[in-house]
Amino acid sequence: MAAVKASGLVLSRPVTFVTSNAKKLEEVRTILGESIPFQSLKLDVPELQGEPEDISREKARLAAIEVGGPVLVEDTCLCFNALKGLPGPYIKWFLQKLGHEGLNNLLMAYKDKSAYALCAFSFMNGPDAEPITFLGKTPGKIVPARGPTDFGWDPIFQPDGYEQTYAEMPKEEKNKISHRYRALAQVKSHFTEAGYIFQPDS
Ligand SMILES: O=P(O)(O)OP(=O)(O)OP(=O)(O)OC[C@H]1O[C@@H](n2cnc3c(O)ncnc32)[C@H](O)[C@@H]1O
Ligand SMILES: [Mg+2]
Repeated sequence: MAAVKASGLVLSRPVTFVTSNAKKLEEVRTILGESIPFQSLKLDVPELQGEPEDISREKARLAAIEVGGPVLVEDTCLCFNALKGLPGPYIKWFLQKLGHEGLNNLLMAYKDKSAYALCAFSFMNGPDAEPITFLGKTPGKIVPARGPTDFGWDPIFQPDGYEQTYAEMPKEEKNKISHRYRALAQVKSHFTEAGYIFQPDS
């Protein structure tokens, strides 16, 4: 057991997914299922500016200090190719200020409406560990809003190969192809391959 402990592969507590977003949590819970010991904490962790991977890693560091145990966080970006990847990690604020129509209007001057959704998950096995990051990307295009408006920019993102926007798709369908699903598939593989042992502190 000492060897296992030395490699840091013991999970002393369930992995706490830290997010302020109930819709993210719903998807993460569904996609992960029973694959890893899991709990959640509703907290809006401050986000630095920068590249998605760095934002996610710093978010994990802050969350791990807050939780004092293993944490999982994610940062989501919506990147417009004509705008060289913007709004990217700033999509939350663009969406809040401009709405779906305003986001479409940003691309009015460009023929290229292609975009991609990106999720950067970071896992840290406690505050002293190094964050490990997993990226998931789904290509698509920006369209005038269609479908239910209960989750962010889902109504204006139509993934490649589909006639429906994320919002119009049944949830099970989105969860099979989404940026979040693709990143979480890697999180799951990491847990399987690294062989974490869940050994709660007594
Ligand atoms: O506490 P955190 O986890 O940071 O939650 P958040 O809502 O602040 O999330 P982000 O900082 O990652 O900002 C991403 C924005 O994109 C939205 N969003 C995230 N995932 C989405 C998805 O799969 N479909 C549509 N909108 C999404 C989300 O509502 C935010 O407005
Ligand atoms: Mg956020």
